[in-house]
Amino acid sequence: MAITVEKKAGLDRILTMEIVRVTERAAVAAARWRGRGDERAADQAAVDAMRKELNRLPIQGTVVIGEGERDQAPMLFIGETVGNGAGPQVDVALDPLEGTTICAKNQPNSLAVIAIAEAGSLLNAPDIYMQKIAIGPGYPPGTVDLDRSPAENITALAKAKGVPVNEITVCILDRPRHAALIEAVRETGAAVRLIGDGDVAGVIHVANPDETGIDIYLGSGGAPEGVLAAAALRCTGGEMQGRLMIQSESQRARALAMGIKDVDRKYTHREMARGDVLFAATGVTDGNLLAGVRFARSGEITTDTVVMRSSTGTIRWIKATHRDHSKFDLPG
Ligand SMILES: O=P(O)(O)OC[C@H]1O[C@](O)(COP(=O)(O)O)[C@@H](O)[C@@H]1O
Ligand SMILES: [Mn+2]
Repeated sequence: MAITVEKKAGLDRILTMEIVRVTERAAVAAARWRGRGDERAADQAAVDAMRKELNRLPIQGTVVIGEGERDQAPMLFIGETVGNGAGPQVDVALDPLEGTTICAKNQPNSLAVIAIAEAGSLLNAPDIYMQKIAIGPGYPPGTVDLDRSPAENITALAKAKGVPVNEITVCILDRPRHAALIEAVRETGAAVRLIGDGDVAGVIHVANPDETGIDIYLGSGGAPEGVLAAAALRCTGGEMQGRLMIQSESQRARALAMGIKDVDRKYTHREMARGDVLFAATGVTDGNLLAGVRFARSGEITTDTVVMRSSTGTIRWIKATHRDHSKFDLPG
């Protein structure tokens, strides 16, 4: 019997539940490699697992943020077509293991991450650095701005929050390039939470300051991670701005070739991830918002996922117990 494939416009709400499987599966595969010091193996396991599940999704997807350009990445490369073809045309941004080093060292906040949006609505960011600033929801528009100094932003944020500056905590990637930034922040009296890696989690944490203790994210990190974080903030609320840090003519050429018209411009999170956006992240290692994958003695596997949609603002926390391991391709 011939099967007619319906081509729908827009995102189907069923995808919100379906993408959970994609990050769950990648997270379980990566979690097997936690603490083993092998970043490559952990990443590869996550990539393989994510790709298999992604190809079952009812979408006609194009990877716009992925494992790299086609010549560097055999799988989930930028431009790869994913999904089973029976569904809407969508952009897919993914990081099967965000924080490979964190996972290899078994430290907090490594995630399996995906974002899906209508075709053409995610910024096709090249793998270069992006300057970022992000705060949570509930502040007046324009409270912070990438073009203001750290002191100006922190003072304005404290005022808007109604607390003294020394009650503000700023999340920053622990890198030598951030030495001056860290100093400037500390001079204001604010506290700094230094993270070793994982700024997708770092940015998302600003959306829940009461739980994570983080009020604002500052500094530079990967541009692909910036787009993923922007997709998440579209769903949680909050404000984010990013600007590509073009450090050579070849990077400029790459950004232009990827279709970014104004490569020097400041982008808001709404411009980096437009329209209706779905976002899911599953914890690989334990983190501030999501628990890592658990392998119980009984054989059960437990995963912790957050999945959200921008058009509805619904945020679901899905703790799943998996009894059937056949889908995870685990040894033994
Ligand atoms: O380590 P760098 O060069 O400062 O890059 C920062 C980027 O690396 C990460 O910490 C981890 O990236 P991976 O997922 O590639 O391991 C990102 O979260 C961040 O955006
Ligand atoms: Mn990453």
